[in-house]
Amino acid sequence: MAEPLFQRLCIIGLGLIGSSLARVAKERGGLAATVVACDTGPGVAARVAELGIADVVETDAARAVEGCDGVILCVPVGGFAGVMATIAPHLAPGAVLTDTGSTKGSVLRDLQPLLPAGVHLVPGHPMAGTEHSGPDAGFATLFEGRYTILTPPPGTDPAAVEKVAELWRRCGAMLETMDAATHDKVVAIVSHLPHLIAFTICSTADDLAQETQEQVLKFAASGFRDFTRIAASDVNMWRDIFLNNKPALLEMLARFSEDAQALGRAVRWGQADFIEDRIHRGQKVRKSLIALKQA
Ligand SMILES: NC(=O)C1=CN([C@@H]2O[C@H](COP(=O)(O)OP(=O)(O)OC[C@H]3O[C@@H](n4cnc5c(N)ncnc54)[C@H](O)[C@@H]3O)[C@@H](O)[C@H]2O)C=CC1
Ligand SMILES: O=C(O)C(=O)Cc1ccc(O)cc1
Repeated sequence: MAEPLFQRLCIIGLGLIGSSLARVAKERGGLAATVVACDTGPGVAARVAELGIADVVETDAARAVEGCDGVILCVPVGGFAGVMATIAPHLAPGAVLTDTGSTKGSVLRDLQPLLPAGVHLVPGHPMAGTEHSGPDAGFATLFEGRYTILTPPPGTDPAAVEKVAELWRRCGAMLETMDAATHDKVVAIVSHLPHLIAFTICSTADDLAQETQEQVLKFAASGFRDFTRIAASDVNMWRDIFLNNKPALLEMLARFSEDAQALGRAVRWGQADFIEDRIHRGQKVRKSLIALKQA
């Protein structure tokens, strides 16, 4: 088995993502000699101890990071500033600090100002997940064949970047590096806007059901069902994502609204060619995803 990448790795937040990382460490080895899990959620630390997916379980983040050469934040992005204020004075010199947050501009904003000298910050975002959350939702194969995007700020120690990249390779992930602003635009269109649309379409259907006193949902075909899977996602996590990727999400929403209006106009005026073109483009995008084996 490969030498462990970290001697003592602290995972803060043991929900879907953090507990999946802990499971990779436990089931496959190679990530860390010792895994420290820290979670302040009601009952989560006890559940993590019961699951046996970490060597040490803590509820105090300051104590949890003591003596760790690697720390990974896996809490909702709205919690990053608070966690950083707690852990910053306790981070070991030379430690690598990384994360899995879905927004990266906000991570730099919240973590960089408090970063102690000699601690290396390498933000990351696994483009893998499900609509489920909590320590029971995780699984060791979650990151396999999926991209993780790293957004190291200019001047980051290349050895620290390589260490985080290797962590994700050992989880089976593929890697891409980009700046935080580009990341936030890319995920706004491929992840955050689809969730915004899913939450909205479910609310609209629910309003209609109330107005018509009809059980609209019993007629839901598979298209609507696909939206409901996405719309079942965690409230805290998605509230935080929307609030922390505001400019990029609003820009993509404006572009989407314009394009949706154009299709609506084509429907109103019976412009079959325009409608067909949009459907063809949908088919093209689906085929490209299947070719990339990401569908
Ligand atoms: N769910 C998904 O599909 C994906 C989520 N992400 C990102 O990864 C991060 C974690 O997401 P999930 O694992 O899905 O969330 P989750 O809701 O399943 O788990 C979050 C955990 O953090 C704990 N927590 C919250 N505040 C804390 C604090 N101050 N100190 C210690 N523990 C705290 C909660 O008790 C919970 O157990 C988020 O930033 C999210 O945006 C990234 C990729 C995919
Ligand atoms: O379940 C889904 O459809 C997802 O889109 C999972 C997901 C959620 C948040 C992320 O930042 C990345 C991936």
